[in-house]
Amino acid sequence: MIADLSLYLVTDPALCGERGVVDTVRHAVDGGVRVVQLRDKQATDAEITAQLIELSRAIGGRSLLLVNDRLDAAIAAREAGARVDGVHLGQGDASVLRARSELGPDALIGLTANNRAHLDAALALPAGTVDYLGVGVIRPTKTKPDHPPALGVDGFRAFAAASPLPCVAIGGVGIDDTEALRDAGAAGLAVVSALCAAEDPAETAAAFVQRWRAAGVPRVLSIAGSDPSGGAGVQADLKSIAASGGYGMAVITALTAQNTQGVRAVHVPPIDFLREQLHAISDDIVIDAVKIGMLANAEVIRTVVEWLDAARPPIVVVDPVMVATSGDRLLDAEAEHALGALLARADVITPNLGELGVLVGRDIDGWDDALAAGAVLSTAIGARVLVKGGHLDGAEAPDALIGAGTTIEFTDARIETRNTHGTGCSLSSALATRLARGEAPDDAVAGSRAWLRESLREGEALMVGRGHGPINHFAGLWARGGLETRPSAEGIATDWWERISGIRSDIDGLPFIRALADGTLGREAFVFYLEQDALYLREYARVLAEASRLAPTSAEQAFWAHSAHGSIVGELELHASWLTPDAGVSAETFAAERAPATMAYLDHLRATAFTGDYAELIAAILPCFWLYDDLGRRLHAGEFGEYACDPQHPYASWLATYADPAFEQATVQAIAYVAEAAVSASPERRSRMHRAFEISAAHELAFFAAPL
Ligand SMILES: Cc1ncc(COP(=O)(O)OP(=O)(O)O)c(N)n1
Ligand SMILES: Cc1ncsc1CCOP(=O)(O)O
Ligand SMILES: [Mg+2]
Repeated sequence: MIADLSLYLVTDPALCGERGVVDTVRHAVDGGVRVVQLRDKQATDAEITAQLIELSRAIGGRSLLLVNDRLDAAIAAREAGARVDGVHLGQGDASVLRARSELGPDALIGLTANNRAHLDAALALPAGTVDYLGVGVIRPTKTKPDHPPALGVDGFRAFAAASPLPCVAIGGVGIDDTEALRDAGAAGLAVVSALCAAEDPAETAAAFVQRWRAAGVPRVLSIAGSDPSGGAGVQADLKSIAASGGYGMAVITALTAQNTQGVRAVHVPPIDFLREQLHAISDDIVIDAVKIGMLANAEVIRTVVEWLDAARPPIVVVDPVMVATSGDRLLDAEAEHALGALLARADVITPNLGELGVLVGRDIDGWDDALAAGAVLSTAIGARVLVKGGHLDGAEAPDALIGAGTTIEFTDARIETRNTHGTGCSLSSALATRLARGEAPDDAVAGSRAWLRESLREGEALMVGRGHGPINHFAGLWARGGLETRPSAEGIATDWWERISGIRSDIDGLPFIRALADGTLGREAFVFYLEQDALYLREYARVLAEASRLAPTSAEQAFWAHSAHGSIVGELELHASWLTPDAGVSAETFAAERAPATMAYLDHLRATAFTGDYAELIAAILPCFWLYDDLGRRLHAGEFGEYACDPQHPYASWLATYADPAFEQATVQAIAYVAEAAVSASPERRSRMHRAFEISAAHELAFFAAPL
């Protein structure tokens, strides 16, 4: 096992004061110290042996335990049953060769090195004799009065750059040195007074750990099954880890033959091979977090638990893959039982509602019941539980982080998509990575959820498979990194408007528009237009109502319903204000035939509504908003001659209705809904949307051309 040297406590009895060394160590390990070195120049070997035995009990395997210099005391403590992982030796201390010989190949042996000569001597030793170097002092320190000349951070950087062995920085190191020393190549920070003299060693250690994590790229190991379709399993984990700022690694517990439509076969390699994979990683790479997914059977689970106890990764997130999206149980009874030991070693578990039910032994009945069950489970396993409400019905998709005496709920509008394959794997891997980057649990959950949502929104555009497709793990990064694979909403709106510029200039040039603008439009032609507009608006209102029915969110549902109401009111207004006997219009207006242009336009809208495709329908609806708003505002602004703005204009009050600010706002909103739907649509669907939009624009031209 390679040692995690990130936060390394060297004890000093004087600095530990009344609290004493053992309690100081206990609290510091609680806070995240990964290596403890007992250092006491005055104590006898027997006293050191006794302290090692006591420290071994206090640490309980949660950290490595070394002793400074006293090799014989270490051997004696081991013989007494204490877990002593190794020694740290100075240039003038016991021989590292003897230490390696006495303590064996798995012991952790460190050597002090302050200069080039020390480094050369260390590198001249047989390979594997020394595991790391203690390099300092970074700055002068009273803790070791006979310290060598200070190296400073730059001196440390030069030393580390020349050393193939991991170097921990020591001597005057405080928490504000964390980022600089990690950047300088430190494998860890060795501190004495910063922790021994701390008022709260646990809190101080946790602060060191948070700063250390935030200053580096976390090395995150996924232990899960393989999904060749790339949407779930280790494939999804690696993408999620990378997308969340980590370096992903993967040990494969099982091979599945699956795609977006289901699992065809599962192959579990020999258990020794799983063990080999696990140790190949932990013998060479410091692991900052582990995410555990599919563990096919009890033997696999036990093997992973055994490795966890040996490797002791600082963060363990378990996605208890037990219940498939279909509801099928994925583990047999023996495996479900063995899972208990794994959960006891987790920091966070992320069950869906089906898995939560299995873990608490009952069906979950709604969200409140899920919160209650999550609290029971969190207490039982001593870990946080991220209860995922994605399988609930309804417009909201809640999650809750339960543990450490708190329940933090998160909720957003559900994203309607079939592409949900691998969301559980992806969320838990993103969470593990964010925790390993030093984010607080609630921030890590919030950030992971936000990332998952932008990935969900973009999944359909990947067009992967005919079943439940994957999310796009890199959607946000591609968009922000200029790898624009999809236009922005603004880009689509601009593009579509530009692509009907010919239609728009044709409308501007129509005799009807020209005559309307300069007031020469005959009454008969105007009344004909109004009659057709009234006939159109009545049917247009039905199409808008259909858009409201199909709308995916309540906000869009309300918008299109309000627009349908406005269309009916507009049509009634036309009757009340214009289509009256005074206006020379008979009451039999609706006996009037729909002009071919009106009929064709309405047939197009109704045919599009019949497809049931919300995005395509609102694209067909949009030109009526957009072209009227644009034309009306330009007419009203005098672009077709100042007379169009003159209150004396024969059609002044009609012209005014199409410069209405409320209609302009409605148009802006309609454009936004269509553009957003187009962004998240597949290329094929976006093409159908644009076609429906263009055909409606052409019908608008024909509609304006009909009267003259
Ligand atoms: C990690 C680490 N580095 C250096 C030391 C210094 O050890 P010490 O015995 O105090 O001084 P030397 O004898 O090594 O010069 C250490 N204890 N730990
Ligand atoms: C043991 C040791 N070796 C080099 S400096 C030192 C003491 C470091 O103490 P502090 O972290 O309080 O500066
Ligand atoms: Mg020494």
